[in-house]
Amino acid sequence: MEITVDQMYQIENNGHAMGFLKKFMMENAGAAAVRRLVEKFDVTSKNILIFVGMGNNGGDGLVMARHLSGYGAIVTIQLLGSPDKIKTEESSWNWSILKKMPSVKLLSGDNLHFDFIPDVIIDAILGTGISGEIREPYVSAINYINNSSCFKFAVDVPSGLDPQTGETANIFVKSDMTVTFHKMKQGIPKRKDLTGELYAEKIGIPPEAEEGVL
Ligand SMILES: NC(=O)C1=CN([C@@H]2O[C@H](COP(=O)(O)OP(=O)(O)OC[C@H]3O[C@@H](n4cnc5c(N)ncnc54)[C@H](O)[C@@H]3O)[C@@H](O)[C@H]2O)[C@@H](O)CC1
Ligand SMILES: [K+]
Repeated sequence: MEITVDQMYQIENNGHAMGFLKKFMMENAGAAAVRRLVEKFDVTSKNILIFVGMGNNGGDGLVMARHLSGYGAIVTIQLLGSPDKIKTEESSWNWSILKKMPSVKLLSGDNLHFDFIPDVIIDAILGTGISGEIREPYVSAINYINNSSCFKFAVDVPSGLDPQTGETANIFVKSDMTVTFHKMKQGIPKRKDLTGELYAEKIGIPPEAEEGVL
């Protein structure tokens, strides 16, 4: 069953109100995404570059960084803004954990020059919160991703694709694999050319959180 983006936010809020906090959803989302990635790709000693936006899509990417480090990957995060401008509590919380993990390299701002060639790029720039035309520094990050020939993994939805309508913004990521969360959003499967292999993974939200929504 496919759901709307509005329904997803209502279900998320209901689950949170039940005590299944958004940070737990984020943890499960990042963990589920990493499970799909490592099934596909041996990440041991591989260079993984994660572009992280300032909302909760970025937060999922931060969780992935921690898990991937545990799998022996060499992880670099490029936060697309300043750490003090991270928009949500759960994402900030994950950033603060990573600050205690020298195994993950943390970069921030809009300088997109790296001293390595990534084996995998993770797009955790924009998810269901997208609105309007893509702005900098996200545009440059999406260009960087699309100009790279490595394996590309999109968190929830390729950035720049509207998960409700399936329409694309001025610029958008073309990925090899996409993992969305809880249930498929209506617009995503319309653009399999942008998602690559597409999965919807459960993230522990109680089915009761759907009551009155679906
Ligand atoms: N809904 C849920 O149940 C869950 C959502 N999670 C993640 O949270 C994401 C949604 O998080 P958010 O609501 O914080 O939204 P996003 O992280 O998708 O993005 C919102 C931020 O991006 C900025 N933005 C929006 N449009 C932009 C544009 N065109 N150019 C530049 N910046 C733009 C906004 O200022 C906003 O702060 C989902 O996609 C998913 O990855 C997960 O953590 C698990 C649970
Ligand atoms: K994304």
